[in-house]
Amino acid sequence: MQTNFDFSLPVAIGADHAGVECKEVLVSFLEGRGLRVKDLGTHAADAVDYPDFAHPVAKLVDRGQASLGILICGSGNGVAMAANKHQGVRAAVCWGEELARLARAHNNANILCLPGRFVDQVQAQAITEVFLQTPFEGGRHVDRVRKVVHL
Ligand SMILES: O=C(CO)[C@H](O)[C@H](O)[C@H](O)COP(=O)(O)O
Repeated sequence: MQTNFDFSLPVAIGADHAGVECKEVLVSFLEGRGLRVKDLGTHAADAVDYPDFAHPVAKLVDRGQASLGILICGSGNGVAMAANKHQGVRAAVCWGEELARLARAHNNANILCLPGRFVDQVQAQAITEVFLQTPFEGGRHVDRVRKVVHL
């Protein structure tokens, strides 16, 4: 089981109108770290439907065409629900650094879902940094993650 992200692939990112400002900040943050980013929108503050952005990001992660995904909506819940419909996706809502660490270390999460209306831009970057840097711990978590994936 892969424990680290393959950063030769792009990071896929998407948001609805409640997350678009945060997304723009994170795109710059990721590019500043030398990562390739595939920005799937939205690109404006006009109201849109979060599944229209969550599914394309999830598809890229599921098909192994992105190293990981980042999705932002108002609460983080809508994008996570949509993304988790995809077989190979483990999307986790994280509103703090420790939650991001646990989502990676214990759950091998491959999509970070941020609540854009409940974290500021500094927090969003800090949470993203932890998510990027934390490897899956393996060990006792391997079978648990397998049981999540295989019904
Ligand atoms: O938070 C969400 C549900 O999990 C959505 O992503 C939206 O951001 C939210 O529902 C948008 O609310 P609005 O009142 O239509 O701006």
